[in-house]
Amino acid sequence: MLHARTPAHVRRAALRAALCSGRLLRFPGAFNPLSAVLITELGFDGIYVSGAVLSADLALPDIGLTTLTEIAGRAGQIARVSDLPALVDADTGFGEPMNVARTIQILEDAGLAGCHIEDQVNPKRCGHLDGKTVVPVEEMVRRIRAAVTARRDENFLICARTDARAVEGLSGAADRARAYADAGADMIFPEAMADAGEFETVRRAVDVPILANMTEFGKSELLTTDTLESAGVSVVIYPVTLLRLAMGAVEDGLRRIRADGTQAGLVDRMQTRARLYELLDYPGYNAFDTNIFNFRI
Ligand SMILES: C[C@](O)(C(=O)O)[C@H](CC(=O)O)C(=O)O
Ligand SMILES: [Mg+2]
Repeated sequence: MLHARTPAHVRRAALRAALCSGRLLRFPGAFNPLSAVLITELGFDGIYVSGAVLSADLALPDIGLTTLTEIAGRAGQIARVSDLPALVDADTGFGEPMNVARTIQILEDAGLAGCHIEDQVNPKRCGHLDGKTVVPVEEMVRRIRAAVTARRDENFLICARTDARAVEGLSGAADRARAYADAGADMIFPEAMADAGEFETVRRAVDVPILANMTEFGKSELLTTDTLESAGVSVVIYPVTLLRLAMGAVEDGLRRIRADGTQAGLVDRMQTRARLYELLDYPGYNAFDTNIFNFRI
């Protein structure tokens, strides 16, 4: 009922422990709090909050237009409905290293378990597009140091993302991964790796966990959890998958309503009212006030 009960510091500690297990942790991207409830119920390990999804949700391109306040607000709404740890995309950290420091504290306050900060310049772009530019290693190291120094919970996970694969090649990305881990990053997100072998190369370059981004229509082969686990990856995100599925269904549905003049033919593809109410925990609210759920569905 209402919100999840596990405090953020407990979820962060649990994530740290799970990262030591050697098991691959699966973090689907929630596009709203309700989808985070479903991710939790279906037994995943954590919730990813994608910058691409949050900007698309506002009908904006993913080029760094969203603000820290918007990201922290929505990520906080998503994080609070689940007992799982939530990891948020903090893009380039929303400014200079000083801003990165503030970003970390605001995201801690919003109940997140961690975030990733990337080494792109601003305006940034999706990591699977061409034409990216990265900042010098020293500048990204300053971002990471600012983040590490600013956090008040040592278990708040600071993940450094490098977009250098497309700019400096695989060995450049591996060198940056090493520098970022040395600067204090708890995890490395090597963006736009082509295949499992590339993840393994970065994995060997550092002694912190690696995150794999299995986004569709990008530069990475869509690898199975078995393959990723064998490559030594610790966390996999499916950042935009649920939004793409939902929006695909929404568009089909709108076309059918327009063509058929009714949604009747679509009803068996819909989540039922009963299932929705189950996810929203109507029975739990009814235990509080028996007038709430005194109807049949
Ligand atoms: C992971 C990512 O940063 C995101 O915002 O979800 C995106 C995903 C995407 O655009 O497919 C990315 O830059 O890879
Ligand atoms: Mg992003």
